[in-house]
Amino acid sequence: MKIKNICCIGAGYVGGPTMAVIAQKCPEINVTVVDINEKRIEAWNDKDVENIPVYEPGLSKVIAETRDRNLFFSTDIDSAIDKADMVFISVNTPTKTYGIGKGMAADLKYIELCARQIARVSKSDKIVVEKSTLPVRTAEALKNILDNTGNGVNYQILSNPEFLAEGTAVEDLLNPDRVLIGGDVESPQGKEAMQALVDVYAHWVDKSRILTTSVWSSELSKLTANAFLAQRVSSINAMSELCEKTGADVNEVAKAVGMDSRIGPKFLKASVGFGGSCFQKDILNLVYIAKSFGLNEVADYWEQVIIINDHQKRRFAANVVKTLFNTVSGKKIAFLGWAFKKDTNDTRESAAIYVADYLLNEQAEIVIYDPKVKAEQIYADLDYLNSRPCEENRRCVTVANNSYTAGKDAHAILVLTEWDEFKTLNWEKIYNDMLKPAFLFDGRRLLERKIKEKIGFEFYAIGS
Ligand SMILES: NC(=O)C1=CN([C@@H]2O[C@H](COP(=O)(O)OP(=O)(O)OC[C@H]3O[C@@H](n4cnc5c(N)ncnc54)[C@H](O)[C@@H]3O)[C@@H](O)[C@H]2O)C=CC1
Ligand SMILES: O=C(O)[C@H]1O[C@H](OP(=O)(O)OP(=O)(O)OC[C@H]2O[C@@H](n3ccc(=O)[nH]c3=O)[C@H](O)[C@@H]2O)[C@H](O)[C@@H](O)[C@@H]1O
Repeated sequence: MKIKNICCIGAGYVGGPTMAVIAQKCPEINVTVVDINEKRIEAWNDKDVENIPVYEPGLSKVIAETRDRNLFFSTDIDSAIDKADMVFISVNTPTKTYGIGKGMAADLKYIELCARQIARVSKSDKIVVEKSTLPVRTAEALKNILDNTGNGVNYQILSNPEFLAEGTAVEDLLNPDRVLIGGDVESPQGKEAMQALVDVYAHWVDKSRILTTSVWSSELSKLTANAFLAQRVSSINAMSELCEKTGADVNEVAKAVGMDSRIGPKFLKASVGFGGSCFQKDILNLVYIAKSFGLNEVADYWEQVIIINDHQKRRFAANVVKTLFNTVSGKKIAFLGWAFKKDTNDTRESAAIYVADYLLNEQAEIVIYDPKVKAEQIYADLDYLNSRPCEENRRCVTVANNSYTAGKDAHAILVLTEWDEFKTLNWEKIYNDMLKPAFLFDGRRLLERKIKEKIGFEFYAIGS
């Protein structure tokens, strides 16, 4: 079976880049990405490709090549579903904020809405692909809705979780470590659907890297991968605190440990805490699933990853207060970076948000500069926490358009995102323009201690 038309519901950080790469590599397939968010679709269709809503290195080039050739962005969801032989669901699956499982379980209401819409609209057989990260056994619920509310057409449900990381999305999509496809391995129709998706990826991914499994293994592998990755960050961050107490250096420890081929060097960078829309959400979801099966020890084990991460953000902020003579009240504190990692404009669950909230509670005045994050996003992130009236966030937080303005007259500078440009700033100039003693807190192990101390900074870095 050859796929001719793909529809992807959800034009976000996953739907946009993933479909752009499929369109680039499969010129004979028409790919339509749809969303209920009109502004987002408008931005994807912006004449100037630099204005697309997701910032990712290399993405605007792929969009320029494919858009209006075989890649389309639209709000006409019904007609895109109707035309498609394969429908990807790539909508958000945030942590529930209400009812049973509040604060832990994944909120599947957007997924269910998609399933109901597909069922209502479809007049021909479809392969429905779970691209969103979902609790294990969600496919069962999807199938139930599709089969019982549909127009009698046949559906095959596949799980095809996405492993791209933001900031390297295009590179990850072009050269994935693996592509995972879960499906009904027992039936000929299931196998045919899986093969159809394998054939899409085989346009550019070596077949040895395309794994096929049962749906349940595929769904659970995604949660497991994110849990393992986040666990590594929490493991090294736990060690960073011990390093600070003992005189060991976490970078040296990470290097020594990572050279063991069984452990490996990647994902061992100590930081102010992991952020991003997924690690926390997916682990909470895993914890919830474990608890719902009565596996309390399993749940507690994974929950500890989140506990350490929250601790890391809090202790970084607390150390700033302690170092600044136990008060930051009325003091100007400059933040370099707001995104949850470099090379993305995404701020969801960024550690910077929580550090800011902590310092605002201590009455600090914060000035923020991030190369890719807009002021409205920063205020929205702070308002979302509901810690204080929105006007107060606007009064106590200002947004600068470069690092030098941010640092001027500051008591302290906090490096919160590892943007490359922060490495090559004129740090002498920044030092001269700050109040003295000039404190510099490196939450990303981005800067050289010796050089900064020579300039005159009082320098603090995670894990040393
Ligand atoms: N952000 C990332 O790096 C990764 C995310 N994921 C997973 O992919 C999924 C999507 O994540 P993101 O793209 O980051 O989310 P996002 O929030 O950027 O995008 C989701 C989009 O879906 C749209 N949407 C929601 N309900 C809809 C509906 N009924 N009809 C049409 N559009 C609808 C929203 O308006 C939004 O634009 C999540 O499950 C996430 O866990 C997986 C791997 C990487
Ligand atoms: O499901 C998802 O959403 C994705 O989650 C992560 O990708 P992402 O969150 O985009 O970015 P990462 O590079 O994993 O970084 C996550 C956070 O951990 C932090 N981190 C990462 C690595 C490290 O060594 N130290 C560290 O503090 C980063 O700064 C960032 O805040 C996974 O890496 C992807 O494989 C997965 O697809």
